[in-house]
Parts: sequence; structure tokens; C-alpha cells
Amino acid sequence: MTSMHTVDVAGDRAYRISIGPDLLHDGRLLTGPMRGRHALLVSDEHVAPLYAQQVADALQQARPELVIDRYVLPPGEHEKTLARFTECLDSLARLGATRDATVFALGGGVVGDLAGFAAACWMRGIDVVQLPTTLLAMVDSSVGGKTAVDLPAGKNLVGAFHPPCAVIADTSTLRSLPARELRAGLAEVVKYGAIFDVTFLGWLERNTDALVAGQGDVLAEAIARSCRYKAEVVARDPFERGDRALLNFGHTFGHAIETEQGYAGATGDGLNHGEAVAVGMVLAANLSAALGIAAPEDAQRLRTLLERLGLPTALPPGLDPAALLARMRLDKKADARGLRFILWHGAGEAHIAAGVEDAAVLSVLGPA
Ligand SMILES: NC(=O)c1ccc[n+]([C@@H]2O[C@H](COP(=O)([O-])OP(=O)(O)OC[C@H]3O[C@@H](n4cnc5c(N)ncnc54)[C@H](O)[C@@H]3O)[C@@H](O)[C@H]2O)c1
Ligand SMILES: O=C(O)C(=O)C[C@@H](O)[C@H](O)[C@H](O)COP(=O)(O)O
Ligand SMILES: [Zn+2]
Repeated sequence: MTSMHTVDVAGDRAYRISIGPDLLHDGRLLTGPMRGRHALLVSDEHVAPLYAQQVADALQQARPELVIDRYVLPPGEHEKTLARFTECLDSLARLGATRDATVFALGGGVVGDLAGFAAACWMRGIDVVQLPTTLLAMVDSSVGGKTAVDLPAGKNLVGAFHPPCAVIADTSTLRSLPARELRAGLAEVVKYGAIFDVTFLGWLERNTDALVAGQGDVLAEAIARSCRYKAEVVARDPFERGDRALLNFGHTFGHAIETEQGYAGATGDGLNHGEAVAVGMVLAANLSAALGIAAPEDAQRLRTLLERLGLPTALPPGLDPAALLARMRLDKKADARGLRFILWHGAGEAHIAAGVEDAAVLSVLGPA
């Protein structure tokens, strides 16, 4: 990818998503949204050695008066905790960050969610610039302002809506991304095709090999198109009171899997977020087919695409269906009346549904 794409997210707190190569060297772009002189660079132990110095240098060159510090956490979902969040706040305190300070979230969705939440809470809210370095973070987590950490009881249970003031996705960083993490990001890309646009689903089917190979121009198109779908829905429903919930397709199942496995995706003893969402989308499609809402062949089409992208599509062995169902009761779409699922009508259309019987859910999770 050689040229830069931009996607604007409209709303009370509008911001721009910039997508292109070598953007982390661009000090003017990075400092553009900054108001004060304090910058906290938050990253993880995989990403910081690769990219933190170039970001710090670019910031300092563009704005020599900046006071810059770093908070680097160990990698992995099991580190998206209140304890690491507190450490991040302690770093802001050490920096002496004033209310016009900026947090730069350099990394995948774990860093973005945690750093965004710290920015949402420090002095009741300071600016955050998202610098996503995974495909998943570029197409999904850096956009839309959902920030959070996990509890042992459930995913993203403590958090806030806090939109970034800019998203700068340097696609050159994807060159160092492990293949497994690239595939995880493709799960969320498939999600947009499944729920919003059958033509995009067809485009993904025609480009599976290029996507898995990480071919730059094809990836860039997938990122820009995904950001457009997400920008549109979060602009009209920033607080998930309506159809933003469609972005949760596959997540009621996926989050239950991640929680039940103890967030062990990074250690290889469990699924990571994108993988869990891939399995979750297949389960949600099967549930929709079982309820007569989707055609079984559409559910099979989705499963085949995810398989061709190298993603898991079946529940990992050893998970207890009743335990998964119990986990789902803390899903954020649930209300006093019970669980709500994103059901799928087949390619390009979905809706949020209450009143799905436990027996139907258990039937797609298999025998206990
Ligand atoms: N806020 C949202 O709207 C939203 C949306 C989707 C997902 N999420 C959250 O995002 C998280 C998953 O994000 P993720 O898939 O990016 O996982 P991640 O942040 O754990 O990153 C995956 C791995 O890739 C490494 N990495 C990141 N960039 C790299 C690079 N360029 N080169 C080499 N290694 C690199 C990381 O260190 C980590 O080991 C989950 O916590 C999920 O809940 C949030
Ligand atoms: O932005 C959204 O809205 C999403 O639901 C995007 C999801 O891909 C993401 O995983 C999100 O963090 C899930 O949100 P949650 O509210 O179910 O925790
Ligand atoms: Zn997700």
C-alpha cells in the first residue's frame, strides 16, 4: 500500500482515521491533535521494542517542548486487567499529566482498550490517540471509543465510552505481525461483510489467499472498507443504544469462550479474541439457522470462508455448554429480561433478538 486512506468519524467528537504506510514517522500527523505538552506512550513488550522509539522521536522532533514517558505492559489478553490499568494511571501521575495531556496507545486491541480506559478516567478524561499495530486493532478496536479491561468474571466488564481524538494506522507495522494475529483480525473483517454487506463478503471470498498472505494493497482495502462500516455505525449510535450492537455478532459466544478459557489466547492454551469471534459467528449463524432465520447454506458459507482464512470454526474441546451459558448472563447486551443475541439472516443482514430459549443456545453448543 503506498497511498493514504482517510475515514472521518462524524459526531459530537468527530475524528479522523488515517491509514497508510510509515505514518508513525510523521511527527506532524502524530502531534496534530495534541493540546498540551505531556504525552504518555502506552505499549506492550512485543510492540514497544519495535516501534516506541520511532514514535517518541517523531513526537519530540515535531514538538521539542513535549515531556514524554512510557508505560509498557506484558502482552496478552490476560494482562488487560485492573492491576495494569492502575499501573498506567500511576505512570500518568509520575509524568505529572495535566488535563490537556495525551495518551498514545501503540499496539493491538489490548493496549488500545486499556490505554483508552486510562485516558477516559485520568482527571475524568484526557485525549487518546490510537496507534493500532494489529489488523484487528486497525479494523475494529481503535475506532468507536469502546475502552475497557476484563475481570475474571467477564470480558470488558469495566470500561467507558471514550472516543479517540485521532486514529493513525501505520500499515507498515503489519509486516512484523505474526500470521496468527493477522488471521484473528480477518475474523472481525468478515464480521462486517456478514452483518452489513453481502458484496464485501463476496470480495473477501475472492481474496482469501491474498488476505492470508498479507498482500499490502488487498489488506489496505480491507482495512479502509472495514473502518468505513464501523465509522458509519458508531457515528449514528456512539453509545450502543441501537444498531451498533450488530458489531457484537458472534461476541456473546466468543466472549464466553475467552472468559471460560481464562483469557489464555496469548499462551496458546486458548483462543484469542479474533479466533473466539470466528467460532462465535459460526455458532450464532447455526443458532439463526436452528431458529429458522438463516438458511443453513448461508451458515455453511460463513463457516467455509472462515476456514479458508485459517480460523477455527468449532467450539474447542473441554468447554462445558452450561458453563458457557452461565458466562453469557454477564454479556453487556443482556438486560433484566434475559440474554439478547445478534441473529443473522444470511449474508449482509442481522438483527438483535431477545427471548431466545436457553435450549436453543445449548443445542448449538453441543451435548453437555
Ligand atoms: N474496543 C473495541 O471496540 C474492540 C474491538 C475489537 C476487539 N477489542 C479488544 O481487542 C483485543 C484484541 O486485540 P488484538 O487482536 O490486537 O490483540 P493484542 O493486542 O493482544 O495483540 C496481539 C499480539 O500481537 C502483538 N503485536 C501487536 N502488534 C504487533 C506488530 N505490529 N508486530 C508484532 N507483534 C505485534 C501483541 O504484542 C500481542 O502479542 C481484545 O481485548 C478485544 O476484546 C476491542
Ligand atoms: O465496537 C463495538 O461496538 C463492538 O462491539 C466491537 C467488538 O468487535 C469488540 O470486541 C467490542 O469490544 C465488544 O464490546 P462489548 O461491549 O461486547 O464488550
Ligand atoms: Zn470484537
